[in-house]
Amino acid sequence: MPEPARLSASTPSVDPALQPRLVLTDLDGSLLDHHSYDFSPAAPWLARLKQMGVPVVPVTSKTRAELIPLREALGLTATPFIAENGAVIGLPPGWCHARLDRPGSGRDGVVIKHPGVDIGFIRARLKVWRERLDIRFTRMGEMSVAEVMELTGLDAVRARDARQREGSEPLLWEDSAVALETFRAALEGDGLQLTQGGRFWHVMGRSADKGNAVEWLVKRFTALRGRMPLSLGLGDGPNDITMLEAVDQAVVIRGCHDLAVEPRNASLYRTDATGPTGWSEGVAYWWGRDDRRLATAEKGDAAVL
Ligand SMILES: O=C(O)[C@@H](COP(=O)(O)O)O[C@H]1O[C@H](CO)[C@@H](O)[C@H](O)[C@H]1O
Repeated sequence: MPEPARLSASTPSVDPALQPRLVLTDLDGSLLDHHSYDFSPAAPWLARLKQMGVPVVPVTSKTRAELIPLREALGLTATPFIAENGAVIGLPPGWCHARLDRPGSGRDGVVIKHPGVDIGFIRARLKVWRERLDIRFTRMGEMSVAEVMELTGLDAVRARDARQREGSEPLLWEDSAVALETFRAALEGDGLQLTQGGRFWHVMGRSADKGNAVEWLVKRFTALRGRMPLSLGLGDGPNDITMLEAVDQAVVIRGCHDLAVEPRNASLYRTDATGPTGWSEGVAYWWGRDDRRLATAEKGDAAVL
């Protein structure tokens, strides 16, 4: 899959009432509670967006295997998903392009794209750099299911699904901040990058971050519908920054961690609440803002008439 060119974060100003919408959302710590993975505080907004025909796209470092039951539970089986921080993109039939995609042979006819590099290469390079640089970390693939459960609070089935990586490897960093920068530079030489989630560091291909995947999906939307969507992105972690810089309207959800999340996006709202309550706060902020703007414009029109 060719690497998409960076789009500008700001679209030309089009009346939001006329422009189709697209919501792109992180999962852990955003749509899902960081600790319990509950999403019920966001359910009313999810239902409302579905009713309005606004696609809600999960953009997560979770795996494709983890997303199968989650998309069902969230009612998002008809929308695409971005998994493993952008290394895996899933397109349901309604998002496939007659000329560009072979019909999906997987579950529900979903077509899978792999914009990054293979997990085998990532694991081989991690082994090389650990020995050569004498650095300490533990890869998720080296952890037992019980250890993943202990670290994440996931149950056994979900912890097993989290270990089924295709294009990114989470790891626990157990060395100094200086060693981390040496490691980062070594990975860059291999065409790999490091990003940080709420719990783990993640290694994946240079072109496979959340921002690149979101830009690719926005282009796909535009190619299918003939109109560029107004995109709203929501996230709580450093691995969400590229996504929050690629969308028109961004929401930084207050994290359950001390990690800095400073995306360069002029249209940015920071929530007071954490997790799915913060998620609803962020969606309501942007929807309310556009509704108020439209109401004012309508009043203005009426005055002119
Ligand atoms: O690094 C982390 O904290 C999270 C981040 O996930 P998001 O990108 O916030 O959905 O992802 C890892 O841990 C999850 C459990 O908390 C696992 O479900 C994911 O597979 C793993 O990548």
